[in-house]
Parts: sequence; C-alpha cells; structure tokens
Amino acid sequence: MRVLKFGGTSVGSAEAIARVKDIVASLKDEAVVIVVSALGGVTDRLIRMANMACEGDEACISELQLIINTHEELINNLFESENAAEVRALVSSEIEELDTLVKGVFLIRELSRKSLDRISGMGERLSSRIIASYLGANWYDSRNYIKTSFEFGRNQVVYEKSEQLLSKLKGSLGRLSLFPGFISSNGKGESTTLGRGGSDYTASLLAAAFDADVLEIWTDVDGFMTADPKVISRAYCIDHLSYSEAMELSHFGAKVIYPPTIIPAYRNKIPIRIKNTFNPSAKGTLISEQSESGARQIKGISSIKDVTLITVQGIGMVGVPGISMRLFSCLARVEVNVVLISQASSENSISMVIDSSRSDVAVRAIREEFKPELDKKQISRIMQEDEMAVIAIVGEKMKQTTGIAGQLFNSVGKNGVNIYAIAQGGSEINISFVIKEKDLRKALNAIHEAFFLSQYQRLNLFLAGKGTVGSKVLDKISTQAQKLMADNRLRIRLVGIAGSRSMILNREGLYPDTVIQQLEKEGVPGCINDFKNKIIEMNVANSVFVDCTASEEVADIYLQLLEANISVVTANKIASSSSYQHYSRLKRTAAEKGVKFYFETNVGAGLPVISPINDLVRSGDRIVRLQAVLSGTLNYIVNEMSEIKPLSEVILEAKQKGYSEPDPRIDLSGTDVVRKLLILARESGYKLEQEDVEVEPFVPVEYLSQPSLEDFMEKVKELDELFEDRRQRLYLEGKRLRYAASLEDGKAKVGMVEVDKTHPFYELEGSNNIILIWSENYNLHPMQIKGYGAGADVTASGVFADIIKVANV
Ligand SMILES: NC(=O)C1=CN([C@@H]2O[C@H](COP(=O)(O)OP(=O)(O)OC[C@H]3O[C@@H](n4cnc5c(N)ncnc54)[C@H](O)[C@@H]3O)[C@@H](O)[C@H]2O)C=CC1
Ligand SMILES: N[C@@H](CC=O)C(=O)O
Repeated sequence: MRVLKFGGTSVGSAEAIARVKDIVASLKDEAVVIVVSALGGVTDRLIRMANMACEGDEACISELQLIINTHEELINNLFESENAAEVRALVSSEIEELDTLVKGVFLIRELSRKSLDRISGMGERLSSRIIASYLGANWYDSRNYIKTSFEFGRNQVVYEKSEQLLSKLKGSLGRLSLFPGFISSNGKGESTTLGRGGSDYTASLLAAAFDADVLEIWTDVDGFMTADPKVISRAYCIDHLSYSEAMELSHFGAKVIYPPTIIPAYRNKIPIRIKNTFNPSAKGTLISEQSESGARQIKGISSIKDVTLITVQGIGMVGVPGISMRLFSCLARVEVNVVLISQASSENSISMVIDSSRSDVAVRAIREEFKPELDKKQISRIMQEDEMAVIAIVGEKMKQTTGIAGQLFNSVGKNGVNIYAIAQGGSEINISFVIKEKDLRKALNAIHEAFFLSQYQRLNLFLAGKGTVGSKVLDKISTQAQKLMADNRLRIRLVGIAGSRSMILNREGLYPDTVIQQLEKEGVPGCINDFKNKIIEMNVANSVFVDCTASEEVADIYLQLLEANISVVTANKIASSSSYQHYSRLKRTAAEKGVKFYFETNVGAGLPVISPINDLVRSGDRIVRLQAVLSGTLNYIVNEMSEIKPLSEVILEAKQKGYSEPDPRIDLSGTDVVRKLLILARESGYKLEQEDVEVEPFVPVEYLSQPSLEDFMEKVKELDELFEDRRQRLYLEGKRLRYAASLEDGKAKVGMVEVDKTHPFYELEGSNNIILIWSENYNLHPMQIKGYGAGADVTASGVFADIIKVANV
C-alpha cells in the first residue's frame, strides 16, 4: 500500500486535480490512501477571514462568499452538471457550518482557539469531499482517527490512540481511500488541527499506522534541492536523504516537508518519496533510513534570513551555573523560539539567533531577567544585530570526516564574508553559522560551488574599458569559453561592463559578442564610481574586476574593490606606478583579503616579464641590474621612420596599429616607459618613486605641452626633419636609435641610446620589446625576454592569462 499526500498547489485547480487523477490511475490495482490539503491559499484565507470577523470587519462576509465561490467553481469545472449538484449537496453542510461560525465570530467579536481550529480546518474538509468524489475514493473523516490533546500551547497528537483507531480501520480500507489532511479532534470530539505542515503529518501518521510501503509527498518541486533554487540557479535535486538529513534541511528553510511530520514515518521506517505533481516523471527525492553509499559528504545547504543575532556578554557569566537556564527560560516565557545557540568555551558570551520579528521582545525580556547583573556590570552588554542570516550545511557523511569545516569557511572567507557565530551539534550532521543577510546570496553561491560544483569553477568578470584592448578581451572570453570549460573546468562569465559614461550589470551573465552594442543601447548612465558601488552591492562570489582603460579614476577604485574581496586584473599601469605607498598597499590588501592583484601586461604587454621577476625574487635570487626597451610604440617609430615616412606619420601609424597609449604623448614623453621601469624595479625589490627616474623625453617637452592632441600632431611635424637627419647619420655609422630603460646601482633612467650591431638592442624589429635581467644567478649572461611589446591581441592574451591565473587552474 502507498500513502500519497497532495499539497495545496497540487490540488489548487481543476487541471491540477486532473493530474492527481492520472497519477492515482497509473498505480493500477495497488491500494492507495490519499491525503489532501486545502486548495492552494485557502487555509490562509480562512484564518484571515476569521480574524476579520473577530475585529468586526464586515468584509469578512464577502471574503466568506469568495471562499465558497472558489469551491463552487472547482465543482463546476470538475463535474458534469448532474454530478456537480450531488457534490454541492455533499459539501453543503460544511458550507453552512462555516457560514454559521464566521457570522458567530463576527457577532460576538471573539475568536476562540476552538472556533479558529474549526474554521481553519474547513479548507481540507471541503477539498477532500470534492476530490474524493472526483477520484471515486472512499472518504474518511480524519477527525475520527487522529486524536489530539492540548499541551504546551498546541495540539499534540495522541499517538497510541490514533494508531489504535487507524489500525482498526486498516482491514476495511478499499482500493482508494481519501482523508483530509491537517484536521483532527480532541478527547471531547471537538475539531482540532495539527498546525503548520499538518497535512504532511496526517499522511505520515496514516503511512505509519497502515504500515505503508512508501509515503509519497506530492508537491510543486522536484524534491529537495542542493540549495534554494531561487538563489542558486544551478541547484539540483538530491536523489537520496536520510531521515535526519531531511529533518535538518527542512528545519532551515527547505520547505519541502515540515520536520515533525517525518517522525511517524521515521519511527516505522517507512520510506518517504518527494514527487512533483507537475513533473511526475522526475525521480524526486527518496528519504529513508540510510543515505546511499558513495553519497557526497554534504547533501544540501539550507538557509534562513530575517533573523537577529543576540549576544549576551560579560565576565560575570563565567563559571556561574544557571545563566543559560535563566536566559532560555526567560525567552520561552515570552514565546521566543531560539534557532541557533553558540557559546564560547570561555563562557564569556552566549550568542543566539531568533526571528527578527521577536527581537525587541527578546532583548527586553533578557534585560529584565538580568537586571541585577547588568546593574553590577557583571553582564557588560546585550548586543542585538538585525538583518542577519543563518546557513546550514547538512550531511550524515560529515561525521568523522576531517576538512569539511575548513573547506566551508575557506569558501566563504575568501569571498570576504564575515562569520558572526558558528554552531555544530555533536551529531556532526549539520554545521550552521551566522552571517549578514546582505552576504547570503554570495555565501550560498560560494559554498554551493565548493561542495557541489567542484567539477568546475566560475569567475565572474566586471570589465571597464571596451576600446582597443577591452574589445579583444571580450573576443577571448567568447572564443575560449568552451576550451576552458573542457580543459580546465573553468567557466568565465561576464557579469558587468562599463564604458566611460554608462554601464550594464547582470548577475546571470552578459553575452561578450554583443555586449558593446547592448551597452550603447541599454547602458545605464553612470561613472566608474557608480560601477564600483554596484559591483560591491551585487556581492557575487569569485568576482574579478578587469581594467582595460588608461584612466586614473578607474585605477583609484582598486583599493575599495580589493577590500571588498574582489580580485583586480589590470592592463592600466597607473596604479602600479603611483606612489610606492599606494602600490604596496594594493598588494598588501590583496594578500590580506586572499584575492589577486595582477598586472602582468603593464610591462611588455603579453610577454611574461613580471612573473619571471617574481619567481627569481621568491626563489632567493637578487636582481642587480635591468636594461630594456619597453616601448612598443617608440621602437616601432624608430624602426619604421624612413626618408619617405616621417616621424609624424609613423606616430599616427603606431596609434592606428593599437601600439600607442590612447594619448600617444604618454609614449612620446617617456612617461609610459618610466611607469614600466618603475614597476619592474619595484617588483625587483627597489623602493622607487616616479621622481627617482631620470627621463630624457623622446620629443622635447615644449612639443608635448600643446593644448590638444591635434595641436600636438600638427606641431610635431616640425621634428620630422631633425629625426630623419639623425636616422641617416646613424645609418652611416652602422648604428640604430633605441629608447631604453635601465636600472643600475639602484639608479633608474630612461632615454635615447644609439646602439651598434654588437648590442642586443640592435636587432629589435617592429614594436618588439626586450628585457635583460642580471641577477646574482644570472650574472655573466642576463636572462633575456624578447617579443611583441604592444598590440591589442597580445595584450588581451596577457590580460586573459592573468584572469585565468586568478582561478588558479
Ligand atoms: N595597446 C597596447 O599594446 C597595450 C595597452 N595597455 C594598456 O591598456 C589600456 C587600454 O588601452 P587601449 O585599449 O589601447 O585604450 P582605448 O583608448 O582604446 O580604450 C580605453 C577604453 O577605456 C574607456 N574608459 C576611459 N575612461 C574610463 C572610465 N573612467 N571608466 C570606464 N571606461 C573608461 C574608454 O571609453 C575606452 O573604451 C591602457 O591602460 C594601456 O596602457 C597595456 C599593455 C599594452
Ligand atoms: N603604449 C605602450 C603599450 C603597452 O604598454 C607601448 O607602446 O609599449
């Protein structure tokens, strides 16, 4: 025999009830006991109406009529007219009783517990009558079999009596029997109800008493999910849970089943299967005594919000017996339910989590109870922190397994989520902890990823700048996505983009192929600071900010991003070449927060320069000298100038080819090379500032100080002849002009050098760069790094490599 329970949404409409009929029909000859809830939303409406009646609100009468209409409409939709009349007659006594009750409450303005029980249980009485007729099932009044007594402020099931009555009935049940859920009666035969989740409870009691093969809870979800699917889109259905795991998950937010309802089935070892009425072919979740072997250590994550953390603190609590008893007794007296308790072994403080709606009442009760201790300063403070959330991870296999807590707290910690209190029971089946509610989504994502999706990692990117380099980075995100997923189990997702005036953010992801057009059409106006605020507010796990601008304003937001546990990858050299103090603060913040600050493309574009230097330094080598050509633009200019292509023309060409800075004067002044040399020197261990670098600009300063780029481009033509003369002279001397950078004896210098064939800089084509590194180990022969030193493609590759490095795959 099976017991099937259908909840409110499963019987919420004629179509849904027709599905129920199909489900029952598919069981062919098997004996089936069905339990139904009230039609979706009806119980709440009944309770609301009862309260309205009690307050003398006349609208309760029209609400009563609406509730009656809901049921009449259902009868009309389910039955032909003749049968409909019969069913209407069948429920007429319930409707009359409801009418009398509501009008009675309205008249006397009093709603006793007894009346409320009768009114609120009417939904099941009505729905069960109608559905039993529709299914052709024998109808049984649960009130005759499920007995309660009123204890501890609520109706408690009298198990033995109920079991005895149900066992007697068992032998006479036909193939299809139907019981209303939720309703019961007391020793005097008065109607009572079983409280929240009551219909599940009815079904569980019947399944236990009838010794059913299985109890099926039919609802509107596929089963227990690994996490709340409204928050974690990648949450999936759990195949199998133990009774304890299901109870733990239900306790904290997974409202698939109400915890106490599991107890009768659990005691009689009746397996429970959660099924979806609207997707009956889905396997659902099986709940039984044993979790299947080989199952994950963590089965699910549940969470609740709208809770308050109360902490009672004071040295006067240490070693004093009875403090906890007084604390929890005073809360019980004002009917405050405690969700989580945590006490440090020093006994100096006790923290507890309660529903926020009761927090003021709770704090008042604690203050009153501990007034003497507060007056004597034995208790120093009672802290109330609202807008908190609790997360619980659940799994039987956590028992005796090391490293779970480490993995859990590492996943939230590296995303900057602070933990306020932790609780783990001795059963080791649940670890619960308290965080700020604003961090809930991020923490759930991080934990879900760590425990359930470890088959792949996800990075969420926010990109600033969609110009020469930025647009190529978008291409890479698009073209490399599949390969990274297949080879590295890494999913890179663009979740935000900003241009200089507008932005788009979407936590579900943006399409890199079309995002630039989307930004033009739908971009929300705002500056980079607005973008930063939105990124921090969005609070997504594993976030990386990618800077492909040349803007100081953008460089200025890194610190706040790093402080918010967001990694930064940047092609923009401004931050790393700002004051030494700021540069080192950025690096220190990243290290403290466990996030990354990568800027490999700042020197040599796509060439690996910074990481080999880091490797040398970390391995104990000491860099003593650097010589380099670090400007792709300037090297291109000196290589490409000729008698038919003057300086001014080649400058334009370098810009068009994507080698120069957005403003080429940054290259021509030597500033770009100064920045690069400074970064190399700092990464090599030298504490230098920009002012410490001796600079000979590529073009004289008076040319650079033109009011606009256009004016400059016009004026620079005056230098064409001078540069051509120098080129010709050098050609005759067998030499070439290079714009070089050097660090020797701690002194940094950039400027022009003339090199002959013997010099490693002589053969340096196009926009190539070369970096020679002398160290204690590389002394006679320097380490040499050479290759394209500018250009959109190579730079975008370098930026992309840094992004992948953040994921550490
Ligand atoms: N081109 C190259 O070979 C290399 C370039 N880089 C660096 O890459 C960065 C980008 O260079 P390009 O792509 O050539 O520049 P670009 O001028 O083509 O693109 C810069 C983008 O940044 C945007 N932008 C400017 N200010 C902004 C703000 N406040 N907020 C948001 N967006 C803003 C602009 O609208 C533009 O879309 C520069 O810092 C450059 O030094 C680094 C290595 C090599
Ligand atoms: N403008 C730079 C580009 C890379 O940083 C250069 O020309 O080298």
